[in-house]
Amino acid sequence: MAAMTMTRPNDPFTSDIARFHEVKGAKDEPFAELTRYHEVRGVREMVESFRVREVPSYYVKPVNERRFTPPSAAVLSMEQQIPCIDLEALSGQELLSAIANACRDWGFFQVLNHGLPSQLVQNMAKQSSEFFAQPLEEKMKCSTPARVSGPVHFGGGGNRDWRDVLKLNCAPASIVAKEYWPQRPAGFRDTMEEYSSQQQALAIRLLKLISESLGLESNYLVAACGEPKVVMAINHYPPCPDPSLTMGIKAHSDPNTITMLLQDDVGGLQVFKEDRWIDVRPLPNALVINVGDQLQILSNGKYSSCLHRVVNNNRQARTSIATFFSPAHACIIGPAPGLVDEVNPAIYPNIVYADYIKAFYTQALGPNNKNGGYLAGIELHRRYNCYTSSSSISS
Ligand SMILES: O=C(O)CCC(=O)C(=O)O
Ligand SMILES: [Fe+2]
Repeated sequence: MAAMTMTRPNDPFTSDIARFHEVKGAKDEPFAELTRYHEVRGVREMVESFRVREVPSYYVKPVNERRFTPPSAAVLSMEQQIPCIDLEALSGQELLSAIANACRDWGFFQVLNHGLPSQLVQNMAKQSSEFFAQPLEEKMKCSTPARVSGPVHFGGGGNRDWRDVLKLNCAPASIVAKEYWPQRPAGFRDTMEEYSSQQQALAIRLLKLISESLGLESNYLVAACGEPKVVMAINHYPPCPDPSLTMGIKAHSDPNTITMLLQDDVGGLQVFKEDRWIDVRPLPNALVINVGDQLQILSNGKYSSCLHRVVNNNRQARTSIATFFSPAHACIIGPAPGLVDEVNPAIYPNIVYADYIKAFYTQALGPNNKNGGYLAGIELHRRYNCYTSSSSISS
């Protein structure tokens, strides 16, 4: 009965909600209904509507995907951190060397003095977490009818992770649907617009520096990506009753070229290095930058797209804003000719980016993935030298 009082009249998911309530606490929740519920409404709504006090089995990860599973359970000592590069303090060869070392040894680094106005960054962080605290109806206004594959989508994140997400296409203009961008909290849409254009400028600046750090012509990597696709994902990780059972984002590498992330001060992002998970400690005013699979391929393996994940906590919601900079889907990506010679043969074949993405999502993140998502796309890329067709997909 309590379930019915908590549902809304004319709610298309009334039966899902009632059913979930009925079976809440039971060992096996109905998979299809919770999938639909999760995709459309997300984790926060479930926790709040049903006053969830224990993790529904739907969100319980297999033991080998959990946070404390040996052999890679330990988080390295507090001194061990991804590099932090101050873009104002360093210049010239010193800056290029710092970038080269970070991309080669870690695939992850933080940047300080990145040039984004601090007021803009603060507004973006504040309004993003305010967005997720709004009533469900307000958040659901941001989904297009195409839902997950549409240009703007709010809902639960993939893989039954303990995460909600607002995903927005930001470029090129032909795939942007500003009319679905959030109107509340007040000013958020304008903030997002400005933030996304500043992020795109920063991506280009970083890719130029990264090209130079590889000894390539400054514009090489930008040109190699054609008319880039830029997607922003605002992730929200509600507190979880038992974070040892769940994952905020399961271990993965990013399939795109470069990712820029603004995280709040809660923490939870971890990178995998030498068989250990290492916390990426939040630094005030910093952005976290990571090498994606396409940069690993373009650099002919000189730079690494690093496995990373987000762990949940039981204290506090965490919000992060990821900007993914990708090649155009029709782009053919392969090792830069300037990095290939007799001593250093190409270790990856050329591939149409759309085909890479298709393989990544079906193989790496699909329900039957066998390798935990770890550079699965790159492995496929290595194995098959025969991608010829370009398919049209939205991610
Ligand atoms: O929330 C984070 O810290 C990381 C998110 C992430 O890895 C992703 O969106 O691909
Ligand atoms: Fe990621």
